[in-house]
Amino acid sequence: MAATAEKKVQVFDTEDEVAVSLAKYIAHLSEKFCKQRGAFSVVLSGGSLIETLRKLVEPPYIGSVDWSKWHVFWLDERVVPKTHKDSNYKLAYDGLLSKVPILPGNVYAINDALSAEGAADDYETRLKRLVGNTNVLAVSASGFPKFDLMLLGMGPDGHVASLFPGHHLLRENKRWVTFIKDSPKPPPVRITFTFPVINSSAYIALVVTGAPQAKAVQRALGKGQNSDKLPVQMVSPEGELTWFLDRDAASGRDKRMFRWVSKCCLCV
Ligand SMILES: O=C(O)[C@H](O)[C@@H](O)[C@H](O)[C@H](O)COP(=O)(O)O
Repeated sequence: MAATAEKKVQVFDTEDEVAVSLAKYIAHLSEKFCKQRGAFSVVLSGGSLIETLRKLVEPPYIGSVDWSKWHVFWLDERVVPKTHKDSNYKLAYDGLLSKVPILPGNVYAINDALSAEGAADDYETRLKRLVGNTNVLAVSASGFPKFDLMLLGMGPDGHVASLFPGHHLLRENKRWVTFIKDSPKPPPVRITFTFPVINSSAYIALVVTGAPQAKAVQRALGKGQNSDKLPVQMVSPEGELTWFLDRDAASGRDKRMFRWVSKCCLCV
């Protein structure tokens, strides 16, 4: 039986406070894994997450984090050139990678010259080469890659990565990386990690800010029973899951949920 994930929920008054706490959390894990294994594998999402990482490129972290040991991957990527405005690589480069001394060879962007199918196959092949024969990527008991930290955003519909409600990709349980050509969130063509890979992660931070996400947060953290799970409700890592919420995202209509969540954050 899969280990039950330890779930922590932290609610902050503002997005800025989320950013401060998230930077501290990431710097702590970076130090932990760099000491333990001499490497730190971090997986990025797109969207507003990258902006919320801004405190990492400020003192003290800009000088204290051992960036040379970081290996950076993407949970999902749009199948566009890396210079395109829709590229998650470009978003991360502009907001983070261009500001810190991560080694270029340790940044694993997709091959943007390939089709969706080809880019997914290529990314999966490259990951398989990294598992086991280097200290970059551990492997979980189920044989899937075990990343140290995944940084997830969540859409208003409860999607994570490019895994959307009701999509057949939610049931993909063999492939590490797959592709979608009908993403309801533009652009339509993307590659994405699958849930077996997401849930093999040692640590997951679910970073959700803003009122548009409140309904999906309420459904994910509330006590109601829903037959069809949102993708975000399928995030249940073998390791530790921590929600980083601002008050707007945690302001679901159900005040009991909010009280429950705020009580939860006291237990953190
Ligand atoms: O490529 C993408 O679009 C992202 O990986 C996606 O999964 C994102 O994390 C959510 O859509 C939340 O985006 P926002 O934080 O901008 O709402």
